[in-house]
Amino acid sequence: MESEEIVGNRSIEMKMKSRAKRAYVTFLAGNGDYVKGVVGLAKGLRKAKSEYPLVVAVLPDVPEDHRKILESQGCLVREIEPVYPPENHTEFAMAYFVINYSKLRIWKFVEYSKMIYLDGDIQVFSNIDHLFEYPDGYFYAVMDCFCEKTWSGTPQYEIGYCQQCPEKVKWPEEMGQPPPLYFNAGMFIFEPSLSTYYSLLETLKVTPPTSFAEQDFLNIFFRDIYRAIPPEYNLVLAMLWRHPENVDLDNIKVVHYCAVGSKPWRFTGKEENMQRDDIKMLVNKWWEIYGDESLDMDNVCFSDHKGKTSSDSDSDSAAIVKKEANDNVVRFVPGPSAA
Ligand SMILES: O=c1ccn([C@@H]2O[C@H](COP(=O)(O)OP(=O)(O)O[C@H]3O[C@H](CO)[C@H](O)[C@H](O)[C@H]3O)[C@@H](O)[C@H]2O)c(=O)[nH]1
Ligand SMILES: O[C@H]1[C@H](O)[C@@H](O)[C@H](O)[C@@H](O)[C@H]1O
Ligand SMILES: [Mn+2]
Repeated sequence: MESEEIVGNRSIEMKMKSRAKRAYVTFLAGNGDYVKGVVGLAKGLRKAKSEYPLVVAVLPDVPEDHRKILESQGCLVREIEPVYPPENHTEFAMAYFVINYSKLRIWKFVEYSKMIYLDGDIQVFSNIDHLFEYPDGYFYAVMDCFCEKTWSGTPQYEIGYCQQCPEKVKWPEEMGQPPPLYFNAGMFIFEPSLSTYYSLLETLKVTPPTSFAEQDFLNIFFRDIYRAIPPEYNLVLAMLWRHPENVDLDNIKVVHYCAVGSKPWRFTGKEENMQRDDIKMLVNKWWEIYGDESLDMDNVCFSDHKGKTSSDSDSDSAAIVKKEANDNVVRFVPGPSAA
């Protein structure tokens, strides 16, 4: 018979092992400005004292200096090959959505047993590590909203039906069953697995692309094991004006700057709804994190995990980010509107 102490130690050991196999993951493509979003996200996770590293799945077209910046912020950069959908003449809701099929590669990161995917235009304002404790075997994500113009052309948009308030405009009986719950694919909790990965790629080969690209695809693929989690884990900004009754702004943990004109690093305040006080407050909060030098990897003392310490050249790249952040944060300090 093993002593209680041995059994106890083993269970601690197992817990530690499964912790080591967890990570956040985001996706980066191109040489544009989304790298700023990812830097902001890395710093936000650090501010929230997340225990797990941030892996950045990068396409080959992400330039070396951007990769260096990410490494200097403690990110684990992993190159992935692009994934293309089968040929088709679909118009995506946004032309660039086609690159998001490459996100499917993250199912191949099997050195991790569980991961939380976050878009680069997401910011984490409080610790969400507890989401890793959700039971295995499901796909967790937040329900989307169908009310913005990006949804025009869909039956939901045309009749004014939204799953966020299914009683307001009811799904007409003559249209059959209402559509199954649909998640926003900017944030989700999943388990990397080679069999799932190959099945995703095989299924994609016979799935014609549709307007929301891999988001539509993932919704269909994981339909049976999808479980909705509360909106505070992925606040799709349009919820603020479309379904304010479903939002508790004081309790928001994760903000997704996906509404048109809301990317903080490009914010001008000119687009529709961008002059709202809540939007300006959330954009400012993003800049506070991005511009906070104390959150830079090389200014934070780590006791237990992740990333490498910066080399000289890393620090050069980091200095560029810092300088830019300082310039911008001045523009967005609370006070009169920046726009
Ligand atoms: O030039 C780009 C464009 C996008 N991205 C990455 O791709 C992600 C998705 O792009 P957006 O965040 O701009 O897209 P939305 O949030 O508007 O789109 C939503 O629908 C998309 C459909 O393809 C995806 O599912 C996405 O995750 C989901 O949040 C970005 O966060 C970023 O991580 C880049 O790296 N570079
Ligand atoms: O509902 C959201 C929203 O309309 C975003 O603007 C769009 O980019 C997302 O793909 C969608 O899920
Ligand atoms: Mn996004």
